[in-house]
Amino acid sequence: MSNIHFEKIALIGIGLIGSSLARVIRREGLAGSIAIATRSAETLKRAEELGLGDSYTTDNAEAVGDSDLVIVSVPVGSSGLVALEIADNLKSGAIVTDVGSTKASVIAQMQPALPTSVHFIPGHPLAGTEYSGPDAGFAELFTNRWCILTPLPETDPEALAKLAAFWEACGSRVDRMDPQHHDLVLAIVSHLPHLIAYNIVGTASDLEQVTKSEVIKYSASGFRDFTRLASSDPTMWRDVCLNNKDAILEMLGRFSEDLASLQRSIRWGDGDALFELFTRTRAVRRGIIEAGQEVDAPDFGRQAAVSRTGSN
Ligand SMILES: NC(=O)C1=CN([C@@H]2O[C@H](COP(=O)(O)OP(=O)(O)OC[C@H]3O[C@@H](n4cnc5c(N)ncnc54)[C@H](O)[C@@H]3O)[C@@H](O)[C@H]2O)C=CC1
Ligand SMILES: O=C(O)C(=O)Cc1ccc(O)cc1
Repeated sequence: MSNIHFEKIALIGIGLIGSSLARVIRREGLAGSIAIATRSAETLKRAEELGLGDSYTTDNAEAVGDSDLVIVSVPVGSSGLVALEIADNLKSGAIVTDVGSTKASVIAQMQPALPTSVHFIPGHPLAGTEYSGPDAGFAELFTNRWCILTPLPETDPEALAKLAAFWEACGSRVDRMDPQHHDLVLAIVSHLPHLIAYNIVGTASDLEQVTKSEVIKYSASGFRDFTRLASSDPTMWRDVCLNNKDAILEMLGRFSEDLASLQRSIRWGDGDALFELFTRTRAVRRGIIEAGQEVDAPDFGRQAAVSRTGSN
């Protein structure tokens, strides 16, 4: 029985997220054909070698011609440029979506550029790793992971239902959220943890003698978990910071106040305050486990995955 959700799907950007989509679309038979577009010829060549699609181009506008679903999977700072490039070639009635980690700024960049004849429905799969590029993707990435859709007031309910069904067919659980609320929630659960990781690893790397010896030798401890997050793609995270500035600054402000309070508890030997905090935070993780959410990133045998950095 056919499981086709869209006759032609265009994937703009074929890194971790775009290539994972290509793989799951192919595995589940969700499209009649997959058109792939990406900026660099080198990445495009790799996508072709991996057999991720049915057609390949470095011209974003060419890929979206005749497509029923267009998924933009590029760093959030580039989404406005992509929208401008594809606008004139979009099929009337097509659904255009994205996967960006921030939503209000993506909407502000893309919506004015897109024609009203298409359904623009922003989205964000809460699924990823510290790796990037077309080799890093895998079909199981979205399995049991949330995908948040942030429809606009004028979004057609039928198009929204179609996109939600597509993400469910990719293995995701779908939720809807207001874009501003999305940005605030993600600032605390995703953006701040990455910034804390970048900061602590940066602090350690400033202690030069330590970096060269003990940090690497003893990194089996808590530090190692931070280095995973802190090895995430620099372009992507630069763009997240610049495009969710207000919410991130709000959460960083709260974090700094709480850190100062923790510092004070240590300075004054306030064991009760430390014990109370550590008990409360332990309950948060237990709550996550009880709610049936995965607490550790699934590995899917990707230990050997190659991290592609630089221009892809
Ligand atoms: N990496 C992660 O864990 C997650 C990332 N996201 C979001 O997904 C989006 C893509 O991230 P990744 O796939 O991880 O990045 P990536 O670096 O692996 O891939 C990005 C792709 O976009 C292409 N690209 C860049 N500018 C372009 C342009 N102007 N036109 C066409 N292609 C262009 C690059 O060549 C590359 O193929 C980002 O917006 C990110 O915020 C969302 C969920 C998780
Ligand atoms: O690798 C991890 O732990 C992540 O948190 C991946 C991730 C990065 C960015 C997103 O917008 C969503 C998920």
